[in-house]
Amino acid sequence: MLQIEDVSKTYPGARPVLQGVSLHLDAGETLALTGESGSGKSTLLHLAGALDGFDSGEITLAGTRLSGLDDSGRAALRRGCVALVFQQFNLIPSLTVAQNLSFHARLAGRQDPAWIRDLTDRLGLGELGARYPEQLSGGQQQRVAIGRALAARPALLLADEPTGNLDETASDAVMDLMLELVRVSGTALFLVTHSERIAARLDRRAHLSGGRIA
Ligand SMILES: Nc1ncnc2c1ncn2[C@@H]1O[C@H](COP(=O)(O)OP(=O)(O)OP(=O)(O)O)[C@@H](O)[C@H]1O
Repeated sequence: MLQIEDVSKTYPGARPVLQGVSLHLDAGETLALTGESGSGKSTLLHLAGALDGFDSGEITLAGTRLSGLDDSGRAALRRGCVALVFQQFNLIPSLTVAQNLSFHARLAGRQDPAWIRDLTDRLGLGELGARYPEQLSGGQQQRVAIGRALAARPALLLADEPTGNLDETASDAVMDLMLELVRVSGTALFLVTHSERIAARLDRRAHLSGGRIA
């Protein structure tokens, strides 16, 4: 469902970040991307999620070639099949947990109340629906962010250091839930991490070094 072929990317005025990167991800598969700080992991994740353009090569996401799309074409494709989870939880502070959870699914016009109830239960958020993000722990906030990301059943979940702000216990609990939920919803997961322990839990791993997959 995601094919990255010989992709290169240089930010204006800087040296090349990606130099001929190739990578693929099948439907429902989980892939960990590791690499030193500054090696281009977040850049590659953004390209995979149609968040930014690239200089050469091709990325095919859910059957659509990204090289031919402008900003609005990329935005439409993202709405259709991609969700993101970041290290900073990025919840909307003025919305309750329940409202945050259904926010993206509502925007995408793909609300499925039974699935959102199931997600809420599996994430252990049932009691917290009326709270606001500032009233939650970091682990609870990231569980809401994962639920919000998966509420519209995206084909691809992109996660950039999703447990980077959590201690080991909360990190393990969040990873357990994320891996269970992507399996249940048939979502492919492309996850950037510095943790060998987390990388080892995913189906496959790729390492970025010197602008290439090593
Ligand atoms: N918008 C941008 N404009 C210019 N340079 C950028 C931009 N975003 C990233 N870079 C540069 O591209 C390189 C790769 O950055 P990127 O964030 O992809 O690395 P990373 O492997 O995710 O790093 P980290 O593990 O520290 O988060 C870095 O040298 C960074 O400074």
